[in-house]
Amino acid sequence: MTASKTALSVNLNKVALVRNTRHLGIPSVVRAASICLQAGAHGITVHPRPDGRHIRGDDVPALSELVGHHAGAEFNIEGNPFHNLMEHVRLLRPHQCTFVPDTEGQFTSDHGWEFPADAQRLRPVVQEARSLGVRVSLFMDPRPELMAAAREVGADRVELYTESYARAWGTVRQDEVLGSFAEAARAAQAAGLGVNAGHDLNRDNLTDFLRAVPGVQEVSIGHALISDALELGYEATVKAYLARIDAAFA
Ligand SMILES: CC(=O)[C@@H](O)[C@H](O)COP(=O)(O)O
Ligand SMILES: NCC(=O)COP(=O)(O)O
Repeated sequence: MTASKTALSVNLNKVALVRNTRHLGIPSVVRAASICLQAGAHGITVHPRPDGRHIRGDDVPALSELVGHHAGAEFNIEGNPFHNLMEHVRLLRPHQCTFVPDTEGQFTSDHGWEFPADAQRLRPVVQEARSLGVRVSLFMDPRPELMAAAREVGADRVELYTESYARAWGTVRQDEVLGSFAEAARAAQAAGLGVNAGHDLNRDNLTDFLRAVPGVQEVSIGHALISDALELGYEATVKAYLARIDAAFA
């Protein structure tokens, strides 16, 4: 049976970051989402951080509505469920929510959940999101020993935090680090979890990752993809990333 291809979810945080530097409403995150979906992206991801540095509260319903007009496309909202994420989940019931253990002012996401430390407080919010029909993904470091505990709190998927891979790509450590991600993915799948991945993935490192790590269902990519789009445009950039995914399955 051929492995199903990895879905591409475009993270629009950095479009909002530029937009917020003037009171003109451009670049539009909704227009960016529309062009990316029309170009073949499988979904849109946003991370409405409490400080509103990029994606803001009223962006989320507008994007949710737009994604709803694209059959088969998914909306993924990321955030800390103990901060402001759950208000968006309750109101909009996105296809997926990704729980990320960031502090309110954190520079960027840089670690996953800890088990057993986080299990007790995560369980009820995971159950609430799932009761609303929302798939729950937990942002996790690539640590195989934590995957069964992630499943035990009720998560549907984990998102492997790929910054350590991005840092190792192109160095002598690349294969060793890829091996650790493949082991973490297999441990997650053995526990009954789906596997997503994200953070610092780009046009150069994406194919190698997907070739080495089995069964990745979705990659969410923002910073590098939007940076590329500044040069190539949204449509050509999305198609370039889809081609990198195709190459991993060729
Ligand atoms: C969870 C993660 O790795 C990213 O999705 C996150 O959204 C990055 O946040 P910034 O775009 O604010 O760096
Ligand atoms: N979950 C990862 C994501 O949505 C985007 O991360 P990045 O590509 O901006 O590093």
